[in-house]
Amino acid sequence: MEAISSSKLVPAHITKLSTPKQILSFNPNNRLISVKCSSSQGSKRESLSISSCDLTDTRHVPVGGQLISGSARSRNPVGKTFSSSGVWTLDQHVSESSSQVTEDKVGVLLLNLGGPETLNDVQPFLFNLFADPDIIRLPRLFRFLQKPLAQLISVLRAPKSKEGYASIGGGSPLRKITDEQAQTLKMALEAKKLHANVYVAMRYWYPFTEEAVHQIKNDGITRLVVLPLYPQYSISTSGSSIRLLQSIFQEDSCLSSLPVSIIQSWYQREGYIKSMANLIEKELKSFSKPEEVMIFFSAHGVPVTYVEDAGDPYRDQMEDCISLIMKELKSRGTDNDHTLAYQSRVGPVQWLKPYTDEVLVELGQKGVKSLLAVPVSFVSEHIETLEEIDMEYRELALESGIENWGRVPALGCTSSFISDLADAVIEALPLATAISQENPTKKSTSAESDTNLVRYVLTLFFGSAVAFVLLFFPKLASTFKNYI
Ligand SMILES: C=CC1=C(C)c2cc3[nH]c(cc4nc(cc5[nH]c(cc1n2)c(C)c5CCC(=O)O)C(CCC(=O)O)=C4C)c(C)c3C=C
Ligand SMILES: [Fe+2]
Repeated sequence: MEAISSSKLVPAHITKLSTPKQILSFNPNNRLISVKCSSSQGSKRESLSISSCDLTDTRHVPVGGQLISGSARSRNPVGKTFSSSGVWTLDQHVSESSSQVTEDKVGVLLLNLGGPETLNDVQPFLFNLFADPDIIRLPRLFRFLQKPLAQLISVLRAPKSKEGYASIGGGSPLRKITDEQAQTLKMALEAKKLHANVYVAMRYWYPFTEEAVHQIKNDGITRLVVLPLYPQYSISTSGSSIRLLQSIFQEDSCLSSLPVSIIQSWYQREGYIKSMANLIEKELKSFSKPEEVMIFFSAHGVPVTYVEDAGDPYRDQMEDCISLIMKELKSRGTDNDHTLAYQSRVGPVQWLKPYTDEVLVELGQKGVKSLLAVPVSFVSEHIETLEEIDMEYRELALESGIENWGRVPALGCTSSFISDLADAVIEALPLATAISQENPTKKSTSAESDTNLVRYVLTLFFGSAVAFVLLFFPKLASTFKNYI
């Protein structure tokens, strides 16, 4: 698991206290007021700010133990809980540590993409998606075009997207499935003796992130674990949601001191890998000659520039993830051929290769007869599994000479998987630190507000003008044709 303190939002490192002894203290109302830690190694001392929203002051207390960087490949690096009274004891990595927590009100925030619930929601949903600077990454100079472009592209793409959503029942199943995952995770945590409220925050549709955060505040949550429902980290998915969350928290003096632990990615967790291997093994058995089936991992793509220019770890994590799943399968005696390709590209730029549609055709031409598609970047059924893989790619594969087609279902509420997510939450809990820690909220001055207002008016004016031009000059608009 890659868990980092909330103030460090870079994707590629794990930051954790290596061998701390933590003693959490409480005020007479049983609210957490301080954390004392000492290291058995007696090494470097750090200062950690922990406070509760119920308290008026924020205390800085010494924290023992080294801050270390872990490898993204290390599996289950932190600890486990096993006591009903909320006493955590960490595993062999931190075997000398113990922490006591009483009456801490724990929240778990699940981050997800969100999807239109009806066909009327499709265009505004697409607007929200394309208005995200982590989805359409414009150079800083052209940022003022973000919203007009989002308006244009969403209007142009909506008819095609609507067709897709209509073919899977008229809307996205994402909200329903994510709510079920939240409920199942809550029960799994209860079973492991951790009482927690579980919230859902969608990035582009209801329930929006702002709503979930509002609820967290109303409920008086005093310790929060943030868990994106994407196994691998990408700037465009977990990154975007985490950045939004960070900006909401920094704007709010109470939230900015709430101890938060963010699990950035978790594709390498043993529970997830084993759950994926179970699903693949089960589905292979439905073929008449399982050993001849090509295991075809199809991951959601991202533009190449994300990886090559912006440092998105997504491709590396995806490749690592596939090799861990294949290693697990091999250890069980399943040694099929496998391949990885990227699906769902949108827009005129180059995306990660190879492309799923092209590879399917090539495999058919090479004489592959049996293929098992494995969606691997997302843990619920959604439009890209139900429509793109089950309909479009299946048809393409059969046309290309593949005779036997199968598809592994998304993990959904599979119990071994949800149980592993619960372990991830429990392990991340002691790492919670305030979001404000290294990044205090910057209040804008009135001069800045004036500048912002001028910038806003200019943006609105030029943005609308550009959108108008693009809308009424179809040749120019054809630059954006590939978004349709
Ligand atoms: C245009 C850029 C996009 C990037 C980059 C991108 C990355 C990305 N997305 C997912 C997961 C999902 N995306 C979904 C829908 C969706 N995504 C884009 C665009 C980008 N995604 C669009 C335009 C849409 C809308 C559907 C369509 O018109 O094609 C969904 C589906 C939600 C649902 O309603 O079922 C998911 C899930 C990942 C994992 C990812 C990068 C790793
Ligand atoms: Fe997407």
